[in-house]
Amino acid sequence: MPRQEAIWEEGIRVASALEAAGHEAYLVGGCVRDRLLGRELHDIDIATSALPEQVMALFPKVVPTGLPHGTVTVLIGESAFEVTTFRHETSYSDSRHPDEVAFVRDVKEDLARRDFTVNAIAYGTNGVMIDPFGGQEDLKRRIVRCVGAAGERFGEDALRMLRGIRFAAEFDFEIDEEAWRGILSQRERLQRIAMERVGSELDKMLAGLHPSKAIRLLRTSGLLAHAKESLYPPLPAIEGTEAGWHRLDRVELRWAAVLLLAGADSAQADDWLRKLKFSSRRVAEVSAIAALRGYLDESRKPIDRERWTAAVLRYGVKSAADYIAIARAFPSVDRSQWDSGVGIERADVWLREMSAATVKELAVRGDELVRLLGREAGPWISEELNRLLLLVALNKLKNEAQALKAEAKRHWTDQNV
Ligand SMILES: Nc1ccn([C@@H]2O[C@H](COP(=O)(O)OP(=O)(O)OP(=O)(O)O)[C@@H](O)[C@H]2O)c(=O)n1
Repeated sequence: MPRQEAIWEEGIRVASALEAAGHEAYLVGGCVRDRLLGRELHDIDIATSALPEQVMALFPKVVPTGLPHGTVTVLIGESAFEVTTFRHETSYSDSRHPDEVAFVRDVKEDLARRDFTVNAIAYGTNGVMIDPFGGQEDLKRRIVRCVGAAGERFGEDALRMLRGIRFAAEFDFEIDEEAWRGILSQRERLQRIAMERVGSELDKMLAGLHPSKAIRLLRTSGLLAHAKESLYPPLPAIEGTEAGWHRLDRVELRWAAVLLLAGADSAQADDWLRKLKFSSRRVAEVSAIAALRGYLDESRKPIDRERWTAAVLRYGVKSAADYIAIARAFPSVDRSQWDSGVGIERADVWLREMSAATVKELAVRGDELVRLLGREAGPWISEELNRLLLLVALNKLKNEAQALKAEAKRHWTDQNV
């Protein structure tokens, strides 16, 4: 049985065990939606009339992941199932952990608290669906519609506005008129949402199937202008197809593409990503790519092999290879004034021909230069190693101890005549 099917079946077994103990239980939320859409399932959520302590008594391996919110994680083999007591919440600071929760008796009441109709379908162990808000119909019509009044749903949790845009982009659905009006009228409420949560939604949008659509909806809604911390420059206008995004497989490259298309320099890229609370590794990776572009932009002379190689040595082979990948996907990102006949493809060949990219790879060490030249140690060592590295990287000098030493000696002698 394929793994997806196996997880689903296992979820049904968990629900059946709850039923056998006299409770009601359904598979709910994203897993039902994704299964109906034929998409890959992530995690299986189960809603039940059983109280958390009853769930805990029933399964041998359980983790009380969110008892005040009625959630217990049931572990079976490698899989984890989130089992949550039917509930109704009135106030949120986090979708997984609403601030105020009341347990309810009826699955329909539980479904009524959910954000969108396509997320408010319950799947019973007998295969019958409980779908009081027309979620299946909306899946067919390809519409993102709120459960009940959009204003109320977004009022409860403003992050839902971003979720709505994410689902519309990811599934290539339309946002229904009332939900769209709700976004326009409630968008100031995004200010209340922690930037981590905004960042995580944006990240999913970019990593998904249709980043262009997500960016277009974000721009037309004006939503991001209302985030707690202001993000500058604003998102770029991106027309045309999704093809460029699909050439960029890692989400870091997609972030770099967005920011370069928006015209961000490295300080602005750094600022955006920090505000969204991304890891410092990611911030550094993206801003190095922006810094490399800045370095090429600033070049007063047309960019030739030497200038390009100097840029690669300064910002690293990885940033250079990433820059090339982004410029191939989105040619307007590369604003460099290349020497005649040169462009990003030639730069890629040069990059691959480089025989060393860091001083560590050189066949000579600083202390050897000190002994060879009889000079006192100082900042000249790293300057000299970098000069030798550039010559090696340009294939003007062999990366062999003898050749490197001879060149260092010649240079030192030339300087002293
Ligand atoms: N702000 C939120 C977050 C979640 N939900 C409900 O809780 C379910 C599970 O939420 P979550 O796991 O965050 O999202 P999924 O819908 O499963 O989608 P994805 O996994 O793609 O984020 C959703 O389907 C929805 O019914 C909600 O009503 N409001």
